[in-house]
Amino acid sequence: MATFGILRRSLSTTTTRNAIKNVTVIGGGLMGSGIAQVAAQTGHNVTLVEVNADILKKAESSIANSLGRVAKKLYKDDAKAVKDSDLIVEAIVEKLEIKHKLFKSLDEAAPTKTIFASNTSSLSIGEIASVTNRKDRFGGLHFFNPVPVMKLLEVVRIPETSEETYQALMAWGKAVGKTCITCKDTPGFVVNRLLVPYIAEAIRMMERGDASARDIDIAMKLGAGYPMGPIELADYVGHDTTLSISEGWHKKFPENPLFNICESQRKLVQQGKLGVKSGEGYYKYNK
Ligand SMILES: CCCCCCC[C@H](O)CC(=O)SCCNC(=O)CCNC(=O)[C@H](O)C(C)(C)COP(=O)([O-])OP(=O)([O-])OC[C@H]1O[C@@H](n2cnc3c(N)ncnc32)[C@H](O)[C@@H]1OP(=O)([O-])[O-]
Ligand SMILES: NC(=O)c1ccc[n+]([C@@H]2O[C@H](COP(=O)([O-])OP(=O)(O)OC[C@H]3O[C@@H](n4cnc5c(N)ncnc54)[C@H](O)[C@@H]3O)[C@@H](O)[C@H]2O)c1
Repeated sequence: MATFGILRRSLSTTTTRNAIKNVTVIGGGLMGSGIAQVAAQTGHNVTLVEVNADILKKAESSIANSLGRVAKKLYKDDAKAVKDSDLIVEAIVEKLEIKHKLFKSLDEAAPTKTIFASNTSSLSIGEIASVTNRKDRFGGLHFFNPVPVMKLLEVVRIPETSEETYQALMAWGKAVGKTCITCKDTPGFVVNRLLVPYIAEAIRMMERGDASARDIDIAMKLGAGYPMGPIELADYVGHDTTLSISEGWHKKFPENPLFNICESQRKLVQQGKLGVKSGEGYYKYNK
C-alpha cells in the first residue's frame, strides 16, 4: 500500500455551527494546502494527505507561515487518514482516471457517514462520483486560487446529492469563511464557464493584433474593475491548466466555438512557458 505523508493541524477558534468537524484533504498542492489552511484556521481537525514528500514539506511550511505551529505524522495507509473523517475534500491532479482510482479506494476505507467532495475545475462531479456507492453523499466544492484570499465557494449538486449532504456542504463552506453559491454539474460550473471563454477571447484578440497583452489587461482592470487582466490571469493560473480545460471541453463539445483552442497558448505550453510558475508565459517573471 502507498505511503502517505499526513499533516495534522487543529485550532479551536470557530464560532460557526456546522456538523463537520474532522476534514481530510487529499492532495497538498496549490489548492489542497490552501483548503487545509482555511479549514484549520476555522477550527476543524484537518488531515492533509499527499503522495509527494517534497510537496508535503512545502505545504507544511506554507501553512506554518500562516498559522505558526504544525505537527506532521506519517501513516502507512489511507484508511487511517480517513477513519474519523466527516468530510473528504479531494484536490489531486485533474485526471478523471486518477480521481476514480482514489475515490474507489476511499469509498472502501471511509466510514458510511463520510461526505465526499471534489475540488475539480472542469470535470463532471457526476462522472467522478460514478465509481462510488455514496452518490447521495457526494458533491463539488470548488475553491478559487489563492484559497485563503478568494471569498467564493461553488457548491455543486449532482441529481443524487441528498438535501442533507447539500446542507452540510453549504454550512461547512460558511464555517470556513466562504460565501457559497449553488450550481448544477455543468461544464465549468459558474465561474470557469464564464472565465475560460473570456480569457480565450482575450488571447484571440491579442493573436489577431487588435491590441497588445498589456493594453488588454489595462483595459479590463480600469474599464471593468477586474483585479487582474485576462492575460495576466491566464499566466497566473497556468497555461497547462487552462489549455487542458479547453482541450477537455473541446473534445467533449466540439460544436461549441466557446471552447476552441488558442494556438499561441498551445505553443507556450509546448515551449514549457506555463506562466508565473515557470517564470514566463505571455509575460516574463522574476522567479
Ligand atoms: C483562467 C481560467 C481558467 C480557469 C482555470 C481553473 C482555475 C480554477 O478552477 C478557478 C480559479 O481559481 S480562477 C482564478 C481566480 N483567481 C483570481 O481571479 C485572482 C485575481 N487576482 C486577485 O484577486 C488579486 O490579484 C490577488 C488576490 C491574487 C493578489 O492581490 P493584489 O492586491 O493584486 O496583490 P497583493 O497586495 O500582493 O495581495 C493582496 C492581499 O492578498 C494576500 N495574498 C495574495 N496572494 C496570496 C496567497 N497566495 N495566499 C495568501 N494570501 C495571499 C496578500 O498577502 C495581501 O493581503 P493583505 O492582508 O492585504 O496584506
Ligand atoms: N490551480 C487552480 O487554480 C485550481 C483552482 C480550483 C480548482 N483546482 C482543481 O484542484 C485540483 C488540484 O489542483 P492544484 O492546482 O492544487 O494541483 P497541484 O498539482 O498543485 O496539486 C495536486 C497535488 O496532488 C498530489 N496527488 C496526486 N495524486 C495524489 C493521491 N492519489 N493522493 C494524494 N495526493 C495526490 C500531487 O502530488 C500534488 O501535490 C485539480 O482538480 C484542479 O482542477 C485548481
